Amino acid sequence: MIVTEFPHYLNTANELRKHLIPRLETALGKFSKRNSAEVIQPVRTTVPLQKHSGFLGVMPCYMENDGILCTKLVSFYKRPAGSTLPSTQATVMLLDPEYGNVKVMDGEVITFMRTAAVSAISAKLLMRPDAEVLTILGTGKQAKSHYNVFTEIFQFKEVRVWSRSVDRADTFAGSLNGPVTVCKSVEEAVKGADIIVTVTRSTEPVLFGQWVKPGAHVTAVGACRPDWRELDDTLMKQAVVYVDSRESAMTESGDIILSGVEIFAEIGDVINGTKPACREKTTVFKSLGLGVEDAASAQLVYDKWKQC
Ligand SMILES: NC(=O)C1=CN([C@@H]2O[C@H](COP(=O)(O)OP(=O)(O)OC[C@H]3O[C@@H](n4cnc5c(N)ncnc54)[C@H](O)[C@@H]3O)[C@@H](O)[C@H]2O)C=CC1
Ligand SMILES: O=C([O-])C1=[NH+]CCC1
Repeated sequence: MIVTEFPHYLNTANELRKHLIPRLETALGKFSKRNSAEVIQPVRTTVPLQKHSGFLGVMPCYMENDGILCTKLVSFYKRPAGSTLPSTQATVMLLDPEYGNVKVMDGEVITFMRTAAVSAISAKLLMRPDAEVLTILGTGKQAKSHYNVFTEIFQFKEVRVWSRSVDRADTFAGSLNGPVTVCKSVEEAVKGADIIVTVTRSTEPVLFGQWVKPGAHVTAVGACRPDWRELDDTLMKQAVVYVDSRESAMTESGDIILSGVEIFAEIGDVINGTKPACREKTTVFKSLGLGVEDAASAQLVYDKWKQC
């Protein structure tokens, strides 16, 4: 039996709060314990598609104690400015670990929702509790899922967005279910912001430390190649840096590798209580995206389907 296309299992507010976020927290906590009976998840294998300025990523994960076997194929591209082609496309396969057959196939919804939900977990742990202003840099697919998840989980007084094209930012603003302020520059968008989400395809820094309010939390979701950046060295050096996976960060993140900063903790360490959440300081959570996040989300889709 192959279960496909289950957006409604993952993207209602109730499912998000009661199921997706708790399952992701548990999975990230297990991942950070490095117990192979809990999680076996190698760093993504990435094949460059040089001719097409793209990459194919393969993301397997086995959670023996939970009986979850999953892999994702994800292609991602550097698209020229103004391109309407999707930059990220994914297929997630949940398999039966005993027989090897495929049980769930999806990709887009799981990738959009689990990435935003993991960012929300980082915000829950690292953002100041009195945060009022959320800024989103980028107006693509991840920007939309982050807007939806963040405004569902938290209460902000103001949400700001920035895109290189004001027209695209206006179109994005019009597609949302709530109010948003469109900003003309990154500096204007992030000034005084308590939490900043970077979800661009940029390969150069777009967010500079000199503009970031001390004590703000930055969730950096784009720039998943060792020579790609979204954040400048000043910001990286002034922040306490958290990652989803140390191995992934040291292999894939230009923001970490090129700035030479020390990683303070994995987000799973904070979930496990083995490292503190330095909320009072400026913090960066560098998200690369993990197979264990797809595995936990695909299993949730399957469990929900079985209940119907
Ligand atoms: N950490 C994770 O788990 C995941 C990360 N990603 C990454 O998130 C980023 C966004 O993904 P999608 O929303 O699917 O892409 P998208 O193509 O839908 O949106 C990308 C956004 O970045 C903007 N952009 C492109 N080049 C830029 C530049 N040079 N400077 C500033 N903005 C620029 C585009 O105008 C658009 O608003 C990508 O880098 C992708 O690889 C995607 C999935 C999971
Ligand atoms: O985890 C993921 O799906 C991805 N991370 C970077 C591009 C896609």
